[in-house]
Amino acid sequence: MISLQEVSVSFGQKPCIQGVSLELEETGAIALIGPNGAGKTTLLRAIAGLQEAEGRVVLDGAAVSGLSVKERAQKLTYLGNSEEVVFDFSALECVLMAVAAGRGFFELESEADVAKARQALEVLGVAHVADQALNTLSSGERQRVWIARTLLKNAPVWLLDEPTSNLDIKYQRRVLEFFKEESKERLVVAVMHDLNALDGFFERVVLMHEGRIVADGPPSDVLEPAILEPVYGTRIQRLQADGRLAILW
Ligand SMILES: Nc1ncnc2c1ncn2[C@@H]1O[C@H](COP(=O)(O)OP(=O)(O)OP(=O)(O)O)[C@@H](O)[C@H]1O
Repeated sequence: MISLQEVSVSFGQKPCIQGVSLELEETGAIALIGPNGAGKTTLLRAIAGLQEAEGRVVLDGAAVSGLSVKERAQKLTYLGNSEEVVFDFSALECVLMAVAAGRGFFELESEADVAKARQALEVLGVAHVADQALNTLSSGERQRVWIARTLLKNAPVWLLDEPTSNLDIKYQRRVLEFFKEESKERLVVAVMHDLNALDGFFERVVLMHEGRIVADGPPSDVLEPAILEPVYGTRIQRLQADGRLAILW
């Protein structure tokens, strides 16, 4: 579904992504991990066609760089980690924009669209703030509204940059379980920092370090102190609890 062939990105003289090759299937939940500055966001943006890169990023047989904005939007959804709110639309209006994205410019949304948008907010536990302006929500509420919006775009590929970073543990679990369920029918690639939120939710973990992929496999293979310690530069202990791997640092 997605094929990265020798992808490199530099900013000025500084190499950021260095010859990354990666094959991603049509479905599945993939976590992209690594320390600050490893190149995770840049790689995700390159996959989304938002970052110019050397090498090839191929999506569904076509080079991402050659797709129009509309074609890209049909194939993938990108959720950035610092979505800025510079307007005062309500949460519902914001989600509705995703539903209405396929319509003509002057077409109004239908009652079915509104029902769909409200349902998405309900699923993410933010129905109670539907009419509240986005820039007045807490960061966790706002993040759940963005996820609701992602959900409604219904694209076959979801690229999510730290989607659970502002969520409390109840919603981290709910959102990760939701992604896992969705990943049966689409490809979900998420940049993650919490190493305890991987096993049980993601079937594959890709570890980046200094612009390269240094480990790639199931959580039980990658979440190894011998692999993680040199990359993160800190001591790590691996525990098994309640059928899941936990990483203590
Ligand atoms: N537009 C840019 N101009 C210059 N340097 C950049 C730019 N974007 C990213 N970088 C640099 O590239 C490197 C990788 O950044 P990136 O945001 O991809 O890392 P990351 O793995 O997502 O980090 P984090 O975990 O901190 O979010 C960093 O050293 C960063 O400073």
